[in-house]
Amino acid sequence: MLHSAAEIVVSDVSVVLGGRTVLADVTLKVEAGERLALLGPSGAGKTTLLRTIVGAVAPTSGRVSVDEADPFGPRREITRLRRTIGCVRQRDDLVPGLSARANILAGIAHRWSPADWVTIACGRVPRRFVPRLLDLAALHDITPLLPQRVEHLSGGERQRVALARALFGEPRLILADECTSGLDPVRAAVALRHLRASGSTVVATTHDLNVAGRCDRVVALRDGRIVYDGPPPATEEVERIYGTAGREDMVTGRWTI
Ligand SMILES: Nc1ncnc2c1ncn2[C@@H]1O[C@H](COP(=O)(O)OP(=O)(O)OP(=O)(O)O)[C@@H](O)[C@H]1O
Repeated sequence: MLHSAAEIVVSDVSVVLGGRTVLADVTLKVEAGERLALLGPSGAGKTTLLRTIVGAVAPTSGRVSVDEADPFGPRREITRLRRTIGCVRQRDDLVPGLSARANILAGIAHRWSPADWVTIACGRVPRRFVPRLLDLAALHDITPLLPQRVEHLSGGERQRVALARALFGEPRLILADECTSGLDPVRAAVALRHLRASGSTVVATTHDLNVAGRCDRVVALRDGRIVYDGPPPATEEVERIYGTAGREDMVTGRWTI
């Protein structure tokens, strides 16, 4: 059974960083369960928008809410909110020195009991987490990697571990920053399929038109402003979004719409 999903409302959000407007009057509503791709040239503000939604970058003006909770509200609200969000960052933030298994389990560290801490510190997996861990490991083809320290894994392997960690707690919202960029095409397709099947709301930044084409909706940013919001766009529209100078950002391939 699919779990519940979060709704995101971004109202008139502007973000100024280092004296530069990185997001300008962004207004966006993402429905519960929607799979949204964020497209746009490098530097357009895609990562900043994700960071604003998760509460890591405060809007200079405007407001963000996730399930009506304010990511910059009272600490208790922030803590509750962050536990409902699974993140895959552009440069993964796996903890070196720990195994892939411990990193994945760390995705739900707030659910660990004192006994779980001891079990995990001893390199074992609390029994109630075993079925989900094995399922996800099989889906993302990382079963043999589970005991290995993450610093010994390749970029693509780390990315699959990071994806499994984000999905482990069945989050209501998944924020994925170029989560398929280091994956081979087959594994990228598998990752996307599982993101789609998760039942979570998904907001995924990408330069890959195949990824965008598999989402319900595409929002494109350019210079911090929304320049497209609709179904996966036709090629001419993509050219307009990127402009001729931005074409090299795109991973062109089979255009699936
Ligand atoms: N902390 C910061 N201070 C100053 N400028 C910043 C900061 N963080 C981001 N920026 C700038 O904001 C702009 C948008 O960055 P962002 O990472 O959101 O772009 P992006 O669309 O995700 O790009 P890419 O596709 O290359 O990942 C960039 O020009 C970047 O240099």
